[in-house]
Amino acid sequence: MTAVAIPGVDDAPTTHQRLLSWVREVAELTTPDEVVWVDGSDEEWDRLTEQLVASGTFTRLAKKPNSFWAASDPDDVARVEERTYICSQDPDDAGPTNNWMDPAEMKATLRELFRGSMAGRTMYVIPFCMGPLSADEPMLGVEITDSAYVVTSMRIMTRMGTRALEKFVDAQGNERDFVPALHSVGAPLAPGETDVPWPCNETKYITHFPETREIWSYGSGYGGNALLGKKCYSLRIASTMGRDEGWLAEHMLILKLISPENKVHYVAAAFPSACGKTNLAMLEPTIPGWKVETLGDDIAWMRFGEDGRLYAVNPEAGFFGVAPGTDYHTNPNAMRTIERGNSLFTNVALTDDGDIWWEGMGEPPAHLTSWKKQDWAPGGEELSSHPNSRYCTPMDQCPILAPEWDDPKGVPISAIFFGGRRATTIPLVTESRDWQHGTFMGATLSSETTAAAKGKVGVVRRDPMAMLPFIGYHAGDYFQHWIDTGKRADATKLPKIFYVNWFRRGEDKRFLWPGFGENSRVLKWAIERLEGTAAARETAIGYVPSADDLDLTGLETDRADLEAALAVDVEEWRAEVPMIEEWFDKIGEKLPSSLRAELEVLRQRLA
Ligand SMILES: Nc1nc2c(ncn2[C@@H]2O[C@H](COP(=O)(O)OP(=O)(O)OP(=O)(O)O)[C@@H](O)[C@H]2O)c(=O)[nH]1
Ligand SMILES: O=C([O-])CC(=O)C(=O)O
Ligand SMILES: [Mn+2]
Repeated sequence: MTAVAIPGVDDAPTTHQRLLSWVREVAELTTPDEVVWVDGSDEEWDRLTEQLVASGTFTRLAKKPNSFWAASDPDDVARVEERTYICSQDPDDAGPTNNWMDPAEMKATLRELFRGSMAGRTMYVIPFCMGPLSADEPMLGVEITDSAYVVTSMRIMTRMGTRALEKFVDAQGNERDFVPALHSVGAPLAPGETDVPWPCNETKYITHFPETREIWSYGSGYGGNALLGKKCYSLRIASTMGRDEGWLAEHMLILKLISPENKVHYVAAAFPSACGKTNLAMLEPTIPGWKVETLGDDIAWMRFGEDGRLYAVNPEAGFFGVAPGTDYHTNPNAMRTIERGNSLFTNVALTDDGDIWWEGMGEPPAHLTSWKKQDWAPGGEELSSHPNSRYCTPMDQCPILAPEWDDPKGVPISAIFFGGRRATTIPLVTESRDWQHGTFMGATLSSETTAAAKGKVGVVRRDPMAMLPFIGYHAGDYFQHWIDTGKRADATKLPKIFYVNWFRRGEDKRFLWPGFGENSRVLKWAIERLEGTAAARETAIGYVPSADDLDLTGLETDRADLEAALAVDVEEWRAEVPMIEEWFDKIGEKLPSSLRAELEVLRQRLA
């Protein structure tokens, strides 16, 4: 018998032995005042949101039903990549792109940080499932957290609570595996101490144990640091599962493209954080007769189906989207989704009449409360909203949600797009010659850094497959896994790979391509390439359309801009080669020789 009596710890609505003993172990380590097993009910949501309003974390919005505004600690606004670790037994399994620490050493460090870290707080136990609950093998996890904000966010972002817990025992009565994901904001309360609206700790650790499939996150309450089903489970841990089991976990949106003849194609696209996934996922085509439906905006899990095609499932149930820049012109479907309420807004501005506002939403009102909780008026120096401010909203409110979004089989992918944010060099769209060349495009993807991670913004870095911060193992092994995936498949059934760049700029720094809904012209061209009906010119870097190969009906863009957006500038590409070489040298011995060979081909074609 243990000496600790923590209310709630034994009120477990499950008999799952591993779960029960882990929950007890964590409660004894972190010493919360009580333990609450999260059921995901409406009553629970009401209770937690009211409590968060009372503690000053949430402000209820008068203008959006059942929706809330939150402002984080000004230092807890984005993922912290330099505090993110892959703790494999062998440092070589984390590779040159991840921070590494020995798992035993990391656990010893973390155990001291977590000791008593939930004092004065409630410990919530959130059973969740990534991907459809009806899957043959539901992908289960449990997040333990001392943050009610995290509980409410996880309710939007995942299938959680009782309906997930029911899956912890299979039809034969066997206990299923789950990923234990432990989170604390790292802000214990002394008896009588009043809480702050956004508790967190200066010390932060976002740590992953790929061999034991565990996650420990400490010190942050924000987004990808704290909602552990998202980047930590569905990308870092899932990518290692995928390596071992022969599937792919990718930072990709999933969309359904419907032609005027009602032909359906599914497309997956990987762009780095804050580079346009959510926008493309919910695109409103500007070309008449074409339609897009959404299946996911951030993560895709892809496996081969019985027919040999690659099928994608979105593990999430909500959108955690970048707020600034989102409005009825750029992303009307995101606006309609949040208009329906039941949403959380973090680090945007609050209007005096109880609505939200952010940069890019048209004319600002005369007075706002900024994300820093200060009076704000138009014309000042500071932004009203943090550039990485986010809306968190349920997927099933999206007016263009594809009906098959919850199908455990997933959808067969026809095309994969890789894309980044590059002011120069990368044309609007390039088609790869084959899977290996497409893998090379993904492996050498580059992008200017954004506000989605702490650090300098606007610096060009390699971001392979938009997964640099999310590959849970050695990047060289990850590239090999991509190559092997292609080799295992019937080449005629593999998705075709394209490389896009919506962000190329003219000499005067403005974007050459109007983007957003106009990106449908690029989607259409790609689909026509699959069907063999669109033209392209073969260049040193792959197949690139001439302006007239795109459907330009109704497009107002200047012809010269369009041609500049599509240009393959050999000089710029020659300058790119040594950067790719440097990147490949960083990957080291594990770089697949086939990718080295692709670089040689590129060099020769540019000569
Ligand atoms: N110029 C231009 N900007 C775009 C385009 N698509 C998206 N953006 C802007 O890029 C920013 C990020 O877009 P999102 O769609 O939220 O990016 P994301 O990839 O989903 O980001 P994460 O949620 O961080 O993974 C927003 O400010 C958008 O307005 C485009 O086609 N052209
Ligand atoms: O993880 C987050 O905080 C938000 C996100 O989607 C990303 O950065 O790609
Ligand atoms: Mn993302």
